[in-house]
Amino acid sequence: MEKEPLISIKNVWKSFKKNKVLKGLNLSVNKGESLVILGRSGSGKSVCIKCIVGLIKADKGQILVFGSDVTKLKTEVLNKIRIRIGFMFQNGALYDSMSVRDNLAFTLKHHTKDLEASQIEKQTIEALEAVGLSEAIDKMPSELSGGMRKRVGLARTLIIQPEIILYDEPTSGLDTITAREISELIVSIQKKQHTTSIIITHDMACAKATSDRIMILNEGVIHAEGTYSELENSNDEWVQSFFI
Ligand SMILES: Nc1ncnc2c1ncn2[C@@H]1O[C@H](COP(=O)(O)OP(=O)(O)OP(=O)(O)O)[C@@H](O)[C@H]1O
Repeated sequence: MEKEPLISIKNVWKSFKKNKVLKGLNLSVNKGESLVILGRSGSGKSVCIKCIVGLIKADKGQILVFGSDVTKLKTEVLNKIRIRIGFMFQNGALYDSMSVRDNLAFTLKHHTKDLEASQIEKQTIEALEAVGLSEAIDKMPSELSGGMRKRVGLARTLIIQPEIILYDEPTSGLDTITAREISELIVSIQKKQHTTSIIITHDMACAKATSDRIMILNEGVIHAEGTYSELENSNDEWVQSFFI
């Protein structure tokens, strides 16, 4: 793994009115690395990754992505960075009125202009194959189980061949076995495509399977950092409470 930060958050602050969420957050993710962020509900994990893609604007601080400070970029330049980043939302964020095929094709057409229909079809099939869901191509989102929705959401993230993938609770709401399958899929994508990832999760099995490194967010800053086994063996009782 190369030790080159692809994402670097420096002294970032974010409040919503009186609610101070990020209070001088620092974190970095190296190229090819998979970072898991843990933290209690409401601790600001989603806000943190939304700041990385500029969906939420930080009040203060620097957020370097591919070497550019996204807090300072104009929309056109920010969009050039965004198209290199995949964002897997909690619910898959599928368009309910479109079939799986159309959901994927729409994302691809929006991302890469002037693609031929045959190329779109090929990439759609490949993305669904990558998540083991080729048979669902003509289904509507309402016909999919929670696990299938997550897989289609992942296929839609992968179809743009992102260099960075941000996963917001990829296994939430799934049974243990399906959750494990999604975690295994994340690891296999990581290995095959050498993506750089941030994974937000409350699922410790997912954290264990997918992380090179874990950071635990508390009170707007990183409270602890290490590998899964380092943190599992931490003397800090609060850190240990995540591993029980
Ligand atoms: N757009 C917004 N407007 C106002 N407040 C917001 C907004 N987004 C997030 N917040 C607030 O910021 C805080 C952190 O929210 P965030 O979604 O980042 O938590 P989280 O750590 O991801 O929680 P969970 O694990 O429950 O998903 C919460 O108090 C939330 O209400």
